[in-house]
Amino acid sequence: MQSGRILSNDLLISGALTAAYYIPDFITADEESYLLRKASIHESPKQKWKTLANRRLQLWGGEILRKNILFREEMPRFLTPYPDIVGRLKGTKAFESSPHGEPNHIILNEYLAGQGIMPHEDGPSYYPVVATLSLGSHAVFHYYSYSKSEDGSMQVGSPRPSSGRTINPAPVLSVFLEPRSVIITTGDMYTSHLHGIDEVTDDNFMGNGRLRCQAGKEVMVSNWQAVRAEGMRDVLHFGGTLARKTRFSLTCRDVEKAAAPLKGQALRTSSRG
Ligand SMILES: O=C(O)CCC(=O)C(=O)O
Ligand SMILES: [Fe+2]
Repeated sequence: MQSGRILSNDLLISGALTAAYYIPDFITADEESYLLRKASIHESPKQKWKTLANRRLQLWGGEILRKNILFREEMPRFLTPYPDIVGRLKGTKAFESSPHGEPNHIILNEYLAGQGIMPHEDGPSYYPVVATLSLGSHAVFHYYSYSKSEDGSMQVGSPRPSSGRTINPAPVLSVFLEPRSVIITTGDMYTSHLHGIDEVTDDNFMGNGRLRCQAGKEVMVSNWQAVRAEGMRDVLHFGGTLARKTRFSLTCRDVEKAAAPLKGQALRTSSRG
């Protein structure tokens, strides 16, 4: 993906190959409330909450079963046609080269204050583009690289264990995720980096976009000058604490290998593949 081929208000926050794009206000406040309502009351036998050690999630679009194949299910109506998250993401052109030209699989993650996700890679089931929409709370998204030497690095567990490689604890990129924003991760940032969210109840900012991390180290938030949400912009500029609230995120990806829907289920989403 090249700069300029996605939404005009995009922000490229890393180099061309190691790309991450931040898009504020991807949805309106009304759409956010609608999605939060739908997400929390949405109940269907196939799409129930799955509880993990440190968060809950729901899968939409189907489940990835053996051999990295997605057994497709219809997307719920609140992802398409209204507010049409799928169509809007397609409009960013981020999925232009992906097998189906749009995300076909969406994970809804729920994080309570103090919950996060350890540094991990998303792995080879997906085309290497992921778009993550934040709802309900801010978070800080860190990207990490693997380190070649043992010096100054730490061993970090991963949802996709990566052969015991060590991870450099200093993030290569840190992005503030406003509610209603989308972060798109692609290129090297997808294929050879990790990403994670610290398990904290508060984020402490020192002014001019500096964040004091868990280990006491300071990192720069790359997009601090682009943040405009009320009550957040000033904290990033002048310092202060932002309490995490319950955050829902929609992690949207294109599973390369997708099988027909299970019997009796129609699909509204189109497929080029
Ligand atoms: O919830 C997020 O913002 C990130 C989720 C994530 O990285 C994942 O589901 O793989
Ligand atoms: Fe991830």
